Amino acid sequence: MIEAKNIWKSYGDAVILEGINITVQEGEFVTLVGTSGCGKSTFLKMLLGTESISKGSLLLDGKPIPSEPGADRGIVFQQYSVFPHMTVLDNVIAAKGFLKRSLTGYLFGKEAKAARAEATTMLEEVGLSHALKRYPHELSGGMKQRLAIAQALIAKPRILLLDEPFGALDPGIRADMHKLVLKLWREYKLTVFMVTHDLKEGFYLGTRLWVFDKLRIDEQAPNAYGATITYDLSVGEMASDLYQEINDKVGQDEQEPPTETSA
Ligand SMILES: Nc1ncnc2c1ncn2[C@@H]1O[C@H](COP(=O)(O)OP(=O)(O)OP(=O)(O)O)[C@@H](O)[C@H]1O
Repeated sequence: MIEAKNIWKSYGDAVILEGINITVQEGEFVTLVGTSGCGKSTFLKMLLGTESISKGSLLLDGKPIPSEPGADRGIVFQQYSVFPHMTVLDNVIAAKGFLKRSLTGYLFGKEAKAARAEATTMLEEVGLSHALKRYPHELSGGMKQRLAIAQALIAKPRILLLDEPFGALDPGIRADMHKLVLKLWREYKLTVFMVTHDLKEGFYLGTRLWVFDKLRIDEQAPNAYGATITYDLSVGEMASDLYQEINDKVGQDEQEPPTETSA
């Protein structure tokens, strides 16, 4: 369904990504780990369509990924990306793009009712039905991310891109968010790509884990080479020594291999 063929990405003289070749089937949950600045978010933005590809091709169902975001791809960032002046419910209605159709900024009649009903259902799905009338500044970090997820899913995307969505949340809240994401992934049959700094989170949530790293390094010219996918693992294949090796590479300080899997 998604195919990357020899993808390269440079910013000016700096090579960020090189030689990426992957195929991802519908319904996979791919987690992306790697050192800071190695190009994980850049790769996600290529999938979203907001970042160009310097060389190679990125195909969705055999066709180049459009060079702008579309309803088939939703994204949630680490930084809260909700509209501060709108209620929770209006945030989701706005994300669907309903409001754009009205000159006055408001919807009327059947269309407004349908939009409201759909947004309300989506907010129930993410556990925010008690907060429809609240404003973002009245929400906790976890609630804001629930709202961002509802905004991303209201357009019924096939692909959900998550860029460290839980990085700013406390561990207990993160565990709740993990349950939510796994539930939505199954329920909506999504294909998920999620960047995380937390290797355990990557193993727990993903069906497949990618490690981004540089294979070639020139001390004299640190920008000469980019990162590529050095490990492409099905979750469950993990041996503890390999876990430790990856852990050392991506700069995590956790020592224990994960015991849970999402299977
Ligand atoms: N628009 C841009 N122009 C120039 N350089 C950029 C641009 N966007 C990203 N970069 C550079 O590309 C590299 C990869 O950035 P990216 O955000 O993809 O890394 P990352 O792996 O997601 O990092 P982190 O884990 O810290 O979020 C970095 O060196 C960054 O400074």
